Amino acid sequence: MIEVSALTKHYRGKKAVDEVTFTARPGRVTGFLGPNGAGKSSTLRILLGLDAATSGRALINGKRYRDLTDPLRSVGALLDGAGPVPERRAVDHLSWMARSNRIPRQRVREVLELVGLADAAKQRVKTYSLGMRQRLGIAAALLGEPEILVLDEPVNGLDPDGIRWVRTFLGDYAAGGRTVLLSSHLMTETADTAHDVVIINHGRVVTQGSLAEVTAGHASLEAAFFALAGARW
Ligand SMILES: Nc1ncnc2c1ncn2[C@@H]1O[C@H](COP(=O)(O)OP(=O)(O)OP(=O)(O)O)[C@@H](O)[C@H]1O
Repeated sequence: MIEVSALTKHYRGKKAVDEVTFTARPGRVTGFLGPNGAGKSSTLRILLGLDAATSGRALINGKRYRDLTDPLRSVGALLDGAGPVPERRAVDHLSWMARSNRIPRQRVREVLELVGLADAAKQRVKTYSLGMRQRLGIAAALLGEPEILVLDEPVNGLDPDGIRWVRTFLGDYAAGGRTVLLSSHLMTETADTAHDVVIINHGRVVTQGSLAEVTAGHASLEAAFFALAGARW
């Protein structure tokens, strides 16, 4: 379970995140949605201990990230922009991560199979397509068999096959009773994936609830966003 309460982040006096409160529950994919600059990455960076909040809290199973005993075993993350050294072979990248987190080496083979990269494990990352890199990022997030997955824009730049793969994978992951928090600026793709949605704009939550609740009375999730936020994408 992820609990964010009254989370606020200022950058040089400007509010990037403004009193954001939401919960992402086990067994559900929660879509964290908003246009570029809405405050999604700032929220996720605080949740994952990469940045400090100005005020408020972001907790993983009731604890701050830095207080988790074995973080990779509690929460797996894929952050926009973070990636392995291009010269490295995928299997070496994952083995290094596993070793530094005391995760058995056999788990590397398992996650490569889970994401469909077993046959490309020995290729250098620089030869990977964007879709393969996203799969590798998800493999890294899965290393510790975490109960919670946090993914920042995992379908960015993916082709329809790649998007479908991520959607099915995350749905299955949550169906096993795990918590998935997925940030995106892509409404339509997320509407096909998420059970619950939290929409932010200019750092503030504009609406949240189950997909059915948020879209009630609107033609689509995108229409709901425009009606509620009154903003262009
Ligand atoms: N390190 C920083 N220093 C100053 N301002 C920042 C910093 N990081 C983010 N911001 C600002 O905070 C606001 C929210 O940015 P953030 O990256 O959290 O949004 P986002 O919803 O993730 O957008 P995107 O989809 O473009 O990544 C933006 O106005 C951004 O310019």
